[in-house]
Amino acid sequence: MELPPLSWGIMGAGRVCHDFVQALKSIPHAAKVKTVGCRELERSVEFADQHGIPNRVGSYEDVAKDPEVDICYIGMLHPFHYENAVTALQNGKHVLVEKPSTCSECDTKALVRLAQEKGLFLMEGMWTRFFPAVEKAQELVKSGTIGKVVAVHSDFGFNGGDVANYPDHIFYNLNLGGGGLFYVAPYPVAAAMQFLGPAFPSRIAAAGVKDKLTGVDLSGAISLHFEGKGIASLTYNIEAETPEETIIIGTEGRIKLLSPAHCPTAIEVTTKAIGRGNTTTIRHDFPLPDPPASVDASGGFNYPNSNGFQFEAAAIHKCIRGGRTSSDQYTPDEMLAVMHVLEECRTQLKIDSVE
Ligand SMILES: NC(=O)C1=CN([C@@H]2O[C@H](COP(=O)(O)OP(=O)(O)OC[C@H]3O[C@@H](n4cnc5c(N)ncnc54)[C@H](OP(=O)(O)O)[C@@H]3O)[C@@H](O)[C@H]2O)C=CC1
Ligand SMILES: O=C1OC[C@@H](O)[C@H](O)[C@H]1O
Repeated sequence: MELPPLSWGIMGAGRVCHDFVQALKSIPHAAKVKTVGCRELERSVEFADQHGIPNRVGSYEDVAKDPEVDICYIGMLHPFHYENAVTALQNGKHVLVEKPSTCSECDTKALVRLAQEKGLFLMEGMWTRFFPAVEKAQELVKSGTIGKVVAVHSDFGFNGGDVANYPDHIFYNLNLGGGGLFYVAPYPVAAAMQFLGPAFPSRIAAAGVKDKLTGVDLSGAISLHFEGKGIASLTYNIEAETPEETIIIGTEGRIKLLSPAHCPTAIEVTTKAIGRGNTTTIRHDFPLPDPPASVDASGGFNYPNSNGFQFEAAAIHKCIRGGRTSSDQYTPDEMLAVMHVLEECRTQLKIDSVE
């Protein structure tokens, strides 16, 4: 039986909101965008006209109050995620909040609690989990193809200077959530959690390089220990393009999520026979579907592989129409554990102060 599509309300008219709306155009059976609202009505109107969105409003709150909206996409900068996700939930809307879920463990906990009280769906936008390549990796790990997982290596880094004027861009603005920890590190941390969690790591150690002028963290290395399970070695930065791979290492082999590992379309599965170096590697490809012509006509995408947002949105449609308030592919417990790690790293790196 065909389940009716979800009506989305988009909070924000920035780059990721544009990409998300573009990706929804591939799944009209599961999603339609009803409303967009940002801080200035004029820009909401421009965004709505660009994407053919019927309702346009002049504030985030008015998106939450629109009776035609089922679910709000919280797509503005992360320091504003918490208050707007609360407004959406208080107005009876399901919520998909972009990464990082909030800027503190306490706020993420409060969000999870509120969604549970209200019986509403809540998820952080960890879209990586819904890529077919990652689903395949998860399935192979579950079926024991690489034995027992003992370690995860994951990194993500890009040269922020390619797109951002130093020091004026948001990347370098502490008050607006700048720095690599919140922009980039959620992905490697969530990768570790997927294959070694969901329990909180028993040890967390972070080292990083802070920018002297702005105080934001330019790079970081995070080591995690998961009691009785294994270790994760994670790196991130906003100054250089890294290989951006995630490697899940097991006693009988390993799986590599190929670059860009936060939104991958291919994996390599290496299995071993007896003896060191005696391995076989097979590659599996999961190309992204082509977007409809209307997507090119309305500006394409800003970020790599953004058409993959459709996988996340299609999964949310199934969850909500199936009466669920969370997804097994990225649970509230994992969202909390990721924020726990980010907050501990933030403390260790002393990110609140400009030295
Ligand atoms: N999942 C993914 O692949 C991606 C996720 N993200 C996440 O999405 C969020 C937005 O990123 P992105 O779209 O790239 O950002 P942009 O710089 O393109 O847009 C900024 C967004 O933040 C809003 N905003 C609210 N208050 C302020 C303020 N005081 N100053 C500036 N902007 C403000 C803007 O709102 P308005 O429109 O109302 O002006 C706009 O929606 C971040 O939390 C980021 O981590 C980003 C990129 C990709
Ligand atoms: O989540 C993200 O944040 C930073 C972006 O540059 C990246 O492409 C995106 O997916």
